[in-house]
Parts: sequence; structure tokens; C-alpha cells
Amino acid sequence: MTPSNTRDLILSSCASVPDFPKPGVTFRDLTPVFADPTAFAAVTSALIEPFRGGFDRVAGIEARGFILAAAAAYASGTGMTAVRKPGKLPREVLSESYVLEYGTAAVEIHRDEFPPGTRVLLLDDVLATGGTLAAAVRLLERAGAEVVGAGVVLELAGLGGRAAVPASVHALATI
Ligand SMILES: O=P(O)(O)OC[C@H]1O[C@H](OP(=O)(O)OP(=O)(O)O)[C@H](O)[C@@H]1O
Ligand SMILES: Nc1ncnc2[nH]cnc12
Repeated sequence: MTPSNTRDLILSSCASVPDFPKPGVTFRDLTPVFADPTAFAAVTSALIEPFRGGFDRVAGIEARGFILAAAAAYASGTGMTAVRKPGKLPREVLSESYVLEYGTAAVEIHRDEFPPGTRVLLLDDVLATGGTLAAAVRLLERAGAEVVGAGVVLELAGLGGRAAVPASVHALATI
């Protein structure tokens, strides 16, 4: 499938939900993209394509990033790392905080997650302010990984998120 066909499929399948999770926010729900076999396969291939052969591991951000990272790791013959919300991992962790509209959040991985020199492709479903993806890049680099790029299915333009992320960002569609 061509990049523009993939983009059109994402935009036509994505559900826009007004006032979720709070008034004034239009939530972009990509679960219909994951549920459609053609769209899910196209999205998985397109996320891998710009970085093909250049990564050893795919990292996905909890929760919807897990779905994409698992599929991309399987399709590329690599492994997967789960970038988790706090308090979920059982062994010693590295933690990276970031600022939300109200308060802070954090992401975590195990301290010994990566052999030296591991090249990581980082995936998530949506890029909004970029705070989550930026924190995940910092976290992976602190753990010794080389972040070769970050892929997202949908970039919400106008929030400046791309500029906040200290990595090359590849978005399959922009809204
Ligand atoms: O660019 P940002 O402003 O940081 O927002 C993007 C993040 O927000 C959503 O996750 P959410 O926090 O809703 O978690 P979930 O995947 O567990 O639902 C999305 O999946 C990204 O991870
Ligand atoms: N509007 C939005 N839709 C989906 N995920 C998001 N994460 C942050 N903002 C979002």
C-alpha cells in the first residue's frame, strides 16, 4: 500500500470523540485502525519502513503503543520493550518524569533492559504535545540505547509536539 493510501485509511478509520477524557479535548481513537486487518498490516509495515534494517529492538509506550510495537517487532524479526507507566515493573527501574497540563506523569523501564549499543525504534499511537514521546526518548538513552527514530500513527498538528521530541519523528498521518 502507498503512503498516501495508508494515510487515507488511517484518517477514515480513526474515530474522533468530542469532550473525552475532559471537556474541550477531541480524543483521536485509533482502535478501529487496529481492528481492521488491512489497516493494521499497512500501519505496521509503514512504521517499520523508514528504519528497516536499522534497529534491533522496538519500544512501545503503554498502553496503545504496546499494540504497535509488538506487531512491528514480530514483523521485523526483532524484540519488544515495554515502556511502562510507574509502579508496574518488578525489578530495578529507570524513571523519567514529564509535565502534563495538570501535574506530572512518568515512564519506566528496567535498568538492565538494553545490551550496550542497542538500536531502538520507539513507537506510539498518537503524538500530541510530545511530552510522552520526549520522556521515553530520554529514558531509553539513559538506559544506553540508541534511539534511531520515533514512529507514530497520528500526529496532532498545531500542538508543537514534534519539536519537543529529541529524535527523528515519522508520522503516518497528520490531523
Ligand atoms: O504527546 P502527548 O501529549 O504526551 O500525548 C500522547 C500520549 O497520550 C496518549 O496516551 P495516554 O496517556 O492517553 O495513555 P494510554 O495509551 O494508556 O491510554 C497517547 O497514546 C500517547 O502516549
Ligand atoms: N487528543 C488526543 N487523542 C488521543 N490521544 C491523545 N493523547 C493526548 N491527546 C490526545
